[in-house]
Amino acid sequence: MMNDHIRFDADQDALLLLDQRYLPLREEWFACRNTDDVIYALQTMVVRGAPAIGVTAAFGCYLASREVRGKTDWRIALKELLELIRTARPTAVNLRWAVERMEALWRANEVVELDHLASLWLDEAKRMQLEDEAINRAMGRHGAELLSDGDRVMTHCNAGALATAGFGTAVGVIYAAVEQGKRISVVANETRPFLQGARLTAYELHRSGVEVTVACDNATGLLMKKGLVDKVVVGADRIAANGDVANKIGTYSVALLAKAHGVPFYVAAPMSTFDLDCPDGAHIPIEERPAREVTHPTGESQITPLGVQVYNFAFDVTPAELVAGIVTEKGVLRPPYTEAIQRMFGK
Ligand SMILES: CSC[C@H]1O[C@H](OP(=O)(O)O)[C@H](O)[C@@H]1O
Repeated sequence: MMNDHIRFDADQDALLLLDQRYLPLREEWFACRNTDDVIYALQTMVVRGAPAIGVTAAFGCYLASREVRGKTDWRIALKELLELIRTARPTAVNLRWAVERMEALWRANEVVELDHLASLWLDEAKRMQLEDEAINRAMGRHGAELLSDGDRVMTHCNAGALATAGFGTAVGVIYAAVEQGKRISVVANETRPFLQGARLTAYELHRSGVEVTVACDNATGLLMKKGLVDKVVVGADRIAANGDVANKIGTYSVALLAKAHGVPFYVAAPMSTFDLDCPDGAHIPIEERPAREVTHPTGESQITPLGVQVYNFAFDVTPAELVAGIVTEKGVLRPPYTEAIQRMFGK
């Protein structure tokens, strides 16, 4: 499975991103050479997926440190650039977590010169990238125990290798189950309007030899009623202290239908996706994205009459009571989640 879609190129001193806007039709690379490039890549979803945008933000902090070279007030300028990176997208907490991790390293080495700080940050970003794949593999092993041989597993959006530094979270659970010899087939919801499922999940599963069937988002109820879905595993962008889960728009509907049909609904997410400062899902900021993503799904022709309003909420919140278990690198959390999350963080 993929783990080379985020590459730091030392010769170019640039971060190279496999441009997920054009997959699966063509593989193009987008080069980030400064903070503007990183923010553009995050906001236009050249790179997307909570852990992937966290790793990208970490390399973005390094690029920001290169950008302020020669400035007498480089510390002020650098803090301003980091704030722009931190706020590039509002929902996935991994973005904030990654920037705060780099800021903590800076505070611990506040006497160093800018070039030394840049070197520390580059090493930390590379470390974060390697850590993320290892965390996902650990999460996959825990989550694979929840899947049985022959399961048909639905997933929503893309929580695979492309949404992380490698291996994936929800799709990583599927990869791990397949590695254990379990025959798993996947129902990948297309996930309008950006089509992460139809374009990205199907792309990476098909390349990995895992059986995958793409389904329209509005088919979930019928598929479950027909008994074509045994389990659901999705990713997350932010998990509140009480276990409420923000994830791609449509996840809440899948969870409600899973409840109605007795299908276990699981979430897979690393500890970096939990926000203990956020008491519940009502406090999670929900990103609203450009209407053009809805009106021009292929980027070409308009499918909606000019002047018609569009809703394009990019995420929704699934209440904790609809979640059968939260798979993390430390194991599977079970309700009551407030206490389980506190224990996992040693609080
Ligand atoms: C492994 S996190 C993946 C998570 O991120 C996606 O959102 P986006 O594609 O907008 O970055 C989606 O919510 C996935 O579940």
